[in-house]
Amino acid sequence: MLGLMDVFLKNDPISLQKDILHHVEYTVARSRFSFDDFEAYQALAHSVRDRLIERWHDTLIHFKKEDPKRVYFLSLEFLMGRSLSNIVINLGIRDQFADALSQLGFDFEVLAEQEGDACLGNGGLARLSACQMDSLATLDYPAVGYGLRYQYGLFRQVIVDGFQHEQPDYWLNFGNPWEIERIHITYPVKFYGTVTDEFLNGEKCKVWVPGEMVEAVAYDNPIPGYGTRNTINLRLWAAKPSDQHDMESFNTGDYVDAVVNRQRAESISSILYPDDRSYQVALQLNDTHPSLAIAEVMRVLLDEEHLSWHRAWDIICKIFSFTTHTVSPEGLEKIPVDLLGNLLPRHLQIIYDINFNFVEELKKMIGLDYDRLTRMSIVEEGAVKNIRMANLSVICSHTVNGVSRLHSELLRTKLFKDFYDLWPHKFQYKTNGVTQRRWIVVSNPSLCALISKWLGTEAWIRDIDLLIGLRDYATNAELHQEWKMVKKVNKIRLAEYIEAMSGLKVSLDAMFDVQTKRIHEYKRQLLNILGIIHRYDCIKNMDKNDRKKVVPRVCIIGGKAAPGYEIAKKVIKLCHAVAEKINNDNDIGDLLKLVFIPDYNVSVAEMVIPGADLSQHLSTAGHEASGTGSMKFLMNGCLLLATADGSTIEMVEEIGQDNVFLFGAKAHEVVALRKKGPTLKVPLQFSRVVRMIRDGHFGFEDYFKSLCDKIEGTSDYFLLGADFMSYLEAQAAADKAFVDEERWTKMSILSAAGSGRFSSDRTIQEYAENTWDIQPCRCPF
Ligand SMILES: CCc1ccc([C@H](C)CC(=O)N[C@@H]2O[C@H](CO)[C@@H](O)[C@H](O)[C@H]2O)cc1
Repeated sequence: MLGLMDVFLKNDPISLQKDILHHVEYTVARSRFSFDDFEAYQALAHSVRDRLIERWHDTLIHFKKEDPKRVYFLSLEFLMGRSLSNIVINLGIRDQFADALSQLGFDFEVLAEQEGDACLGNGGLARLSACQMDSLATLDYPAVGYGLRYQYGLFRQVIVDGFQHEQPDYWLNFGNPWEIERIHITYPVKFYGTVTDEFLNGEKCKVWVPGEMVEAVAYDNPIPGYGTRNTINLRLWAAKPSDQHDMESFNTGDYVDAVVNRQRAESISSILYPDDRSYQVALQLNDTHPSLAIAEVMRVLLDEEHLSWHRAWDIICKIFSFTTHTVSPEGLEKIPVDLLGNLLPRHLQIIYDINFNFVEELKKMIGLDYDRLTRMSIVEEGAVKNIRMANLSVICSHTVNGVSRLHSELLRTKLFKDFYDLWPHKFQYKTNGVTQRRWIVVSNPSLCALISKWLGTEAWIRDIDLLIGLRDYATNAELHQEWKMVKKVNKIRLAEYIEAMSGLKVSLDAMFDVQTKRIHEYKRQLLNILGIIHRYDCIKNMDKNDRKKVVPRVCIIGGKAAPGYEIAKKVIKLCHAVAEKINNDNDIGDLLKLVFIPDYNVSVAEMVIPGADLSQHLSTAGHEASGTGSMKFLMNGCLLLATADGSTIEMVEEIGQDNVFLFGAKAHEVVALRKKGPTLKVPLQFSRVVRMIRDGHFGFEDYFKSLCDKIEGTSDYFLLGADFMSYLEAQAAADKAFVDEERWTKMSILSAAGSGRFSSDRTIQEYAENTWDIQPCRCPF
């Protein structure tokens, strides 16, 4: 197994200690006799990085030799979180490093905590990109991730008196050992300026003389696979001031020569397609955010490669594929024509030309159906003319997919109906997935060991379908014992974090009920809070006897609200106001606690998810494109209380209806319910809890008024009232199941056993086979 062995660097304890102390002295530049945990972390990180770089080079050399078709994954967001633990586990050298460190007097986990999260993204889409990079590497696919190296990560959420405050995330302040600055890999990126028609070697062509230029510099982040030597690249671009200061002085002549020189430098065409049979690259658009890449590749092919429009267009349509993560029309990106015309005049021209040809073609196919032509045009007419980036992406891509089966159905029947009716062959679905390396092996080592013990192999870490084997032991008493112990260990860790963070002591016997995701009206954190108020109110009105039957709950909510999203920020405040009331009500004691976990990010998720008994996914059906948090909870044996939305429907099919607490209107019922609006009967229990908020039971009644107004009467767009009773029934069913430990543990084991399909390995395999047409290219040595 030389392949996995590091060639130059040895992994025996002595070699590792030497390497770590070498980096303390020469990289971190601290005396090897006195350095603190953070410096030890930095030295450790550099020792690991050395082993990463070796495999990375070998992989790139192998790819160069084999020259396989590659996929370029373009995403504006990658939520990587911490890297150290994930990397040493994927390289298979965690234990060796842990031993070496303990002999130096350091604890691996303590040092791992020193690392800050790389938070280069918002939520689901961003973390999905990171999970997919891990699967692309592990499955040996020749892939490169492309993104931006933001100076600041996603804001830090600081809660003051229950209100969210945003703090800048200076994630690069202490350096980043996991990136390599490629000072020699730079590209001039042009903005503004004018486009003129010129004659070059007797040929008419467009010359764009920019008004401004910045230099894009590459930062490479090696991404190792698990159980393979393959280590692929995540290239993040940073913008640096260009040395070409005043463009004015740049006369057209010089500029044209410069273009010619650079042209000579890199004939991109030699990369794009060696011959016109097979295209050597696949470019994946992770939502519309990177879709300007279409116009940029077209510009290079036309203006720098001087291909005919037809040839260039042919290439575009064969190399681009597009994934949308959005359900609602208002989530689709539009760029004002003026803005784009000013910023990128040549790109706007090209988009107009693409649209002109498309509309001409369309007329031939559908005739002069102006409504449809207007809906399908890339250019949205109106007071402010806009470029519809989704239409551009669908028109220019050979494959378009949603991120769950229901989502893709909604794309076909609603969001992209016009395009589906025209090109049904383009539309596919690729249900999302998450990587079991980070979401079990890294974040839940005790569960990882337990699964390997009962399956008698660790092969499931690369081949998660093996997890199904746990079904055979779903009622095995011994496994039940050990399974409950693992959950207890993780609940203790979570309880300690909650106490450290909020001073609140929570009971381990209580059900840990978790809802952690971005705060958004369609995700209905408010429904959860109304359910908690109802539970509190019921307990308050119970006599001693009935209280004995109450299932103690620790309700945990966490998530960031977009800074400008007022309603979402009010939900966070309401959560704190209700918690204040309940947690300080000695009459209630441990029967009910509510905790808001601040600054929810990847590392916090790695600690919360393993400790959860129940997780809630309450989106109004038809609004969550997929959901991926639910998949992580499922893999960790946490039961789901959810609506039949996004990928949850497919999870129910995998693990069985009896192992999920489903509730609420189905996606196809929502439309009708909305139409009913004012005639919809609102349950008393619902009006009562809203009344309690309005009457100031939790204070701030004026501040919460708009929140209450939004969920009462016809404005209850997300149907909290309509789903309330069904929600309470599901909660009661969860209580009933929880007190039956035997049954709950069986449901928990069956949840994990049936979670294999929701590995990002399966998702990536489907993209590779059905969209990108790429094959694994495993590094032989
Ligand atoms: C331009 C601002 C912006 C930024 C990000 C986004 C993302 C598309 C939002 C997002 O993260 N969507 C989530 O993507 C997940 C991964 O596919 C899905 O599981 C979630 O259902 C979806 O909400 C929209 C708009």
